Amino acid sequence: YLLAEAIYNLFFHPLASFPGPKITAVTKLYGMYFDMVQGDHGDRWSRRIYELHEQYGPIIRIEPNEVHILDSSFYHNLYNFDPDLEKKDSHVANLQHTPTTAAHRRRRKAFDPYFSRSSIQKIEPLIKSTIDKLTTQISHSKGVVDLSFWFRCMTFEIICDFMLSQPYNLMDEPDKSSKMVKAIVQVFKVLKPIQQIPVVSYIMNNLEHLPKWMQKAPSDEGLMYVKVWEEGLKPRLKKVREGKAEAEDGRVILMQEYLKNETLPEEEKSYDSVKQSVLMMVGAGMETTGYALGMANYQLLQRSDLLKQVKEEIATVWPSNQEEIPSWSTLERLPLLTAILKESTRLSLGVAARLIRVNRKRAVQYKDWVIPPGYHISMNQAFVLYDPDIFIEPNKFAPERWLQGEKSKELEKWYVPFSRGNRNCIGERLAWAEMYLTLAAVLHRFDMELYETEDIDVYPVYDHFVPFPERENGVRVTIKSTRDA
Ligand code: HEM
Repeated sequence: YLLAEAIYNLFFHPLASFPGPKITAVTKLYGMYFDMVQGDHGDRWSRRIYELHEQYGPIIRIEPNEVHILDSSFYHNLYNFDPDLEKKDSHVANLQHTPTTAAHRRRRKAFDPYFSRSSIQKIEPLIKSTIDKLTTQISHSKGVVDLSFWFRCMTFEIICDFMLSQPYNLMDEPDKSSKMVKAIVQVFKVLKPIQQIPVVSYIMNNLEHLPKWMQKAPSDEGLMYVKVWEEGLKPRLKKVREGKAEAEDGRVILMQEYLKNETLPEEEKSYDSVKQSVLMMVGAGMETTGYALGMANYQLLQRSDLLKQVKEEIATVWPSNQEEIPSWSTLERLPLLTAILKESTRLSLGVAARLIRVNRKRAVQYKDWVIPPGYHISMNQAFVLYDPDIFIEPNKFAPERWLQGEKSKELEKWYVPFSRGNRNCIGERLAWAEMYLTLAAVLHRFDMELYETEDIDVYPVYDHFVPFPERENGVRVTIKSTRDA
């Protein structure tokens, strides 16, 4: 049977004529090998895809049923508002993995109002008070400070509080939190490859139902991750389900509102469905924004000219006698701060993995190639964000490229860390608010110096869906002076 399938895939399959190695035409296992085995934790598939393009051209067959395109000019043909461009089937039932446009629309409609600009402005007090806590903790820490760790704690805290209320107080116990953050990072590392094996993915999603010794089997981090759910998120969600959660300042509690939504069918509110959403949002909300903030600080601490300029720019809206962080809307009017955050989010990618689309109704044309309906088509936003024909010297941190008037406006088209179209990032505005407020607060309140941090601690190398750098020591700094709030 396997031989017959291989022969079919090679010679008679509708994608048989597409360029690429024979092995990827025959089996998914080649890609899975690079995803699972190669590299530190199996994470080199995206890089290998890039190498294959160098050999075979801009469109290649990377799996029996999938072609990948390396050509930035095609990006907007694939990531847009065309309802026929959908996601592939998935056994993970959360917003991000919803296959069809109709089902996704229904789910997204339930979340969208709470991620609008005005809704995020309403939770600004929560964001600011969490950042105040962050800077207080940083100023109290002795010796070397791992900013990457603290930023992740902060983003975790905000998304949990926003979704479920009941603060986690992660920053009060850094030793305990450090284990927890490591556990979540560990889950990122195994999640992408195991999601391809339905049975393993099923077990992972149901770890909480297994006996403790089995939960512990994969690693201590595995157990810790279960604890994050069992002891942290689950009891909070229980309270939300019972309608008993209360937010201090009367703001909305995202999951409570979601559960109250009468237009959603009951199965969308089931324990499992809501659990998937909560876990997904924690992962998406914590890592991406935390990583981008690490990138911004690393780059700035290497460019003293820019650092001085941006501090001066922040001072124009933040008088030295004012304690409170200026508002998000005030900070986003600062051109240099904005350019720095844009460049940091470009370099930190958001998502490192290829994003797969499928048109189940129509064929999709790329140049002379016609991809029949139902087959997977993917691109990788990393290859757009680091495309040397668009972003000259793509590895260089150059906020200046966003400050060139008309020329910069043209670049906007290729600014895609949050993806584009109907499946773009729902959390974009939350991320922007967090990034503006945090970067301004850290720069205003501290003078810092990098401590043994280099490019390999920061630049994206591994693809665990979200990117990870070569070395995971974090962006480490020493605090030279603190401005008393
Ligand atoms: C710098 C920060 C961030 C970047 C660069 C980023 C990037 C992205 C990208 C590229 C996608 C599309 C993924 C796909 O097509 O599978 C996405 C989706 C998503 N992001 Fe973000 N993200 C960021 C922050 C956040 C935050 C703070 C949240 C908090 C809730 C969040 C929640 C989500 C969700 C729920 C989706 C799925 C949306 C859907 O499918 O409708 N993200 N993000």
